[in-house]
Amino acid sequence: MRKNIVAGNWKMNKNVTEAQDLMFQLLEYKRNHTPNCKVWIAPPSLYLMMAKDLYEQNEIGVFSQDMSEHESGAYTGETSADMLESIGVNGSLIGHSERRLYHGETDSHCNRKIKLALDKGLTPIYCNGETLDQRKSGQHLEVVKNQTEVALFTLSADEIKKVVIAYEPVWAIGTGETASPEQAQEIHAHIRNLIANKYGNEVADEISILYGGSVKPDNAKEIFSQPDIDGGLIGGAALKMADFAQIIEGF
Ligand SMILES: O=C(CO)COP(=O)(O)O
Repeated sequence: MRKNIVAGNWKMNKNVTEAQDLMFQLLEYKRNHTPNCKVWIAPPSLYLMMAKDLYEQNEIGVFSQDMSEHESGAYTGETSADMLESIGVNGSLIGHSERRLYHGETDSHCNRKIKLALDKGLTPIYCNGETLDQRKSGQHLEVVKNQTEVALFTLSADEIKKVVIAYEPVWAIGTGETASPEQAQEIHAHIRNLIANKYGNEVADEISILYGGSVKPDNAKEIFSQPDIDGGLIGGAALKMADFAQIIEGF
């Protein structure tokens, strides 16, 4: 069964006091509301243990923003799937466009990371999406197809069912420009079809596909109402509890 999910990617924001404040606000919100979706956050890795301690009883999923493609060893600055699993983290974002842009990540890296995450029982949130140039030249369907195939199609049916996908058109991230609900729906249906063709409808229907890119309180409901959109990966608007709450209530 596809799950509805609203996940907040905090990116590189907030010092420890600010992070703790926002985590407490989310905890308070969760105690007083029963959302119609899963609520997950991906804070900076420095704060993952704090989040896990705080949310142990409260069904708020805690995700890292990235993880290493290596199991362990001399990889300065990296965090392994095993480390994440050992502190009880639920999973990791993988292949966010900012990792691709600033750190040269490719879908082959994503493929290795996704496998390592799954081996440790972590949920990968695999991010993909086209750039503005690719959209303008009409290549977006092909780009997303290639990304999806390289990153995911070496997985078994049982493995791919455990992956969450986040379609995040690069041109809509942090720009205030959102894909229209129809544009997003087109790509979400496309991704689901690709999976259905390779693994069958039953598998495709199990996979939650989130939309990310300037989701705000005033557009969340319409985006989430699209048939193949199962939630959102929220950047800027996840940093203010009032905005994040309104987005959660888009379900
Ligand atoms: O990159 C995103 C989430 O991962 C989206 O960021 P914005 O919501 O700030 O556009």
